[in-house]
Amino acid sequence: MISRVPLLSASQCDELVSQLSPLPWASGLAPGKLYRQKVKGNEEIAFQMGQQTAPADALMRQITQAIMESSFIRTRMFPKSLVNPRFNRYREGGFYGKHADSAFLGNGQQQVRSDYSLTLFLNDPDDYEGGELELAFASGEVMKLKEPKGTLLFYPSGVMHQVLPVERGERIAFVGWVESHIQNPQHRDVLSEITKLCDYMMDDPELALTEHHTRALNVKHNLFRLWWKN
Ligand SMILES: O=C(O)CCC(=O)C(=O)O
Ligand SMILES: [Fe+2]
Repeated sequence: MISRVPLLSASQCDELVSQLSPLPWASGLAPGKLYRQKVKGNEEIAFQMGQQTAPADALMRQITQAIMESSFIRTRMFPKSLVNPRFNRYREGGFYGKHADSAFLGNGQQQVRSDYSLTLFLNDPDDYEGGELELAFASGEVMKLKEPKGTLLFYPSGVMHQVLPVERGERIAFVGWVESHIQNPQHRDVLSEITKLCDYMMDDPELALTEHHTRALNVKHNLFRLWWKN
């Protein structure tokens, strides 16, 4: 299952892109990992903790904060942490071939499980041809996605995917990975639904804090007790 969240306005995206464009972009190929040439043909600015890419770090922090604070995301994905934020740029010919994201990301103490992969589109589909994010689900379903700027797309990290070659223009995106407090996706859906139910009841003066509502709240809290992992 994928989710789309409008996260940034068009003008916020334009501003971001104008700040990012002049920064030094590195080849997406990590040194010593030339085997990745087979799949990776893009450029990136990764989070460097205050080295020469510090301006990009500040932008990545702002985006990460907006994602972690979004109520849509908090009540559906129960995010614990977002790791390996980076900006990806695909110029003409740029691509990222079919691959599987690693189950564990981050470094040393901060190793986290990737439950969701995310792409925040920073420029519009009209700005480039090709460059679709293609998701190939285990069911056989294939989705080709190109979202308007400012839209954040979440997809399960276990889905094979690729970015098809850009044939004209360039595609700029922010990407990152989220570990959820709730490991099982079905549990996440149940918790999201019961949270919605309790919220609806709270907003209805006839139902708020009735016996029905209180029992629904009890079930909700007990399910969180069962499934929440810090
Ligand atoms: O650029 C994108 O939208 C996805 C990039 C990607 O799949 C990755 O960095 O693992
Ligand atoms: Fe990926």
